[in-house]
Amino acid sequence: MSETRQPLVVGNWKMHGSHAVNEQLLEALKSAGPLPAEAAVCVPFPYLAQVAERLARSPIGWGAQDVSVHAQGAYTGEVSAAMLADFGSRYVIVGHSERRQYHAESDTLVADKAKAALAKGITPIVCVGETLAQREAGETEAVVKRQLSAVIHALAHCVSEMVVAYEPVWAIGTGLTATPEQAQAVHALLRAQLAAASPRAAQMKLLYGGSVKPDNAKILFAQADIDGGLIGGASLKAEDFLAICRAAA
Ligand SMILES: O=C[C@H](O)COP(=O)(O)O
Repeated sequence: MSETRQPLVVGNWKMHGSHAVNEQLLEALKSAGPLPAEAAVCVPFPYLAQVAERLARSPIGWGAQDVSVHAQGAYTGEVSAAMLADFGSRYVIVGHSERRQYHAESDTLVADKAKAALAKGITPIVCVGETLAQREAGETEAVVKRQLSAVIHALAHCVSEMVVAYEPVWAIGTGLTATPEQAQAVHALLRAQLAAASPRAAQMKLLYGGSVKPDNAKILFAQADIDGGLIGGASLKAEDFLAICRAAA
């Protein structure tokens, strides 16, 4: 982590939670007091109102896990960036591998979603990452570069306003974490690619995601180009999420 970039830790609740369960989690996060790192939670759409209300006077930000490319209209089931902005969302995750895999989201669609979010003042957290087969075939660099390139092209002069999350697909929810060296190597590649597109690349936040836990967060976040994490499972336990936030400071 660079001394010039402020760390960011984002919890991706995925499709978990209920009013009652969220209430306990949010209360525990709030009662922890000031956090040494910027933190946010990205929650299922139905709970945006709940987090907007419960986190209103807290430094913890919130956001969603997906956004439509469309502004409005006959798009059943879709949620626009303007709607997310209505709830005070600061972030939205786009291009998570689970959406790329289960909803066939293309690089172009992901890029358009990032653009739609930025147009409404919401920071897109753009996920990139290779599958195990791609890593074993030596394709990691080509895959993440291709995924990021589409977003760079779509965002043009706004490139520096996104957050990028490197999430090796084989590390998500598996307990297999990329080694700090593996993660740093990809982050360095991504930052170099961003530097070719934006003079502000050195200020951009690049997060690592994939089985980040309290016991491995510090060493991952200590890498030169890793500025925090996108946390799945561990973000559902207040104690673990808070420990990961503290490891980012
Ligand atoms: O968005 C978060 C990632 O998919 C990581 O999930 P995980 O921490 O459960 O491996």
